[in-house]
Amino acid sequence: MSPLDPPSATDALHDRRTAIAALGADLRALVEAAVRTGAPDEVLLLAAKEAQHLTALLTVRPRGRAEVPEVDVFPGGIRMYSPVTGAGSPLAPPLQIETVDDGAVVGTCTLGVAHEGPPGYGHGGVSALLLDEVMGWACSYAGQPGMTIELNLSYKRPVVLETPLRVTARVTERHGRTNLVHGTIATTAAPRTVLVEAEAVFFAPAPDQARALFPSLRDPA
Ligand SMILES: CCCCCCCCCCCCCCCC(=O)SCCNC(=O)CCNC(=O)[C@H](O)C(C)(C)COP(=O)(O)OP(=O)(O)OC[C@H]1O[C@@H](n2cnc3c(N)ncnc32)[C@H](O)[C@@H]1OP(=O)(O)O
Repeated sequence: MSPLDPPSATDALHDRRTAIAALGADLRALVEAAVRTGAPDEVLLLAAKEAQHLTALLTVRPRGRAEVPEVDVFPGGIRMYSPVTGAGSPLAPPLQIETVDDGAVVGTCTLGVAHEGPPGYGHGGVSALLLDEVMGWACSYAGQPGMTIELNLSYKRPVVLETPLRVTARVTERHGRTNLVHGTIATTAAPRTVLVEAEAVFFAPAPDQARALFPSLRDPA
């Protein structure tokens, strides 16, 4: 089993993740509709009231700021509310970590108008988000889950919206707890044409540092 495969889940955990993903999918559809709509003002105001109702419905036992959700595997595993990969996040495209290809981690996703920078193209910050995440997975795959301490991007061509994208990353060098990582964004149709290229430095905190940073982490070793 690859370290990227989720461990087998109990039925209750599976059901919870399925429900979270169902809500996430509909919220993403709502966000996309909201940023594209040409509906009249009165419809927008009606939708705002409905949104307030939904917010009230969901504001039940909210988790604490640093609490790891019970549906997650942290570090190095499934994150249901990640703004990049989270099936439950309305912010996430969501990006799917699909294969580990010749030492590289590969993620796929399609950006919508909600992720727009220049009209018709992805926001540069969203490209950074995708790369940072997949580069983090590459570190986990290489056995050292870590945090980004430096991220440099080269935007070569605009990233077209509503087009399947392929984000790749691989660890190129390791020095103790520091990993140098290379990443790219291309379309799945033209994987050799690099749209955005990234070089990053990730640092895997020592157990005492990890305990201080993530108090809900049980066994950082
Ligand atoms: C087991 C639990 C693990 C948990 C870990 C999992 C996290 C799983 C995140 C999941 C989600 C992913 C999402 C994407 C990844 C983010 O988005 S992470 C969020 C963004 N990043 C951050 O917030 C990090 C902020 N930075 C920090 O808090 C601190 O820099 C850190 C990471 C705790 C390190 O602190 P520090 O140990 O005081 O740092 P420092 O000694 O200055 O540097 C550490 C080492 O890096 C080297 N270094 C520093 N800068 C550079 C550089 N530019 N170039 C090369 N080397 C450098 C230093 O020389 C040093 O090397 P050594 O002396 O150890 O050999």
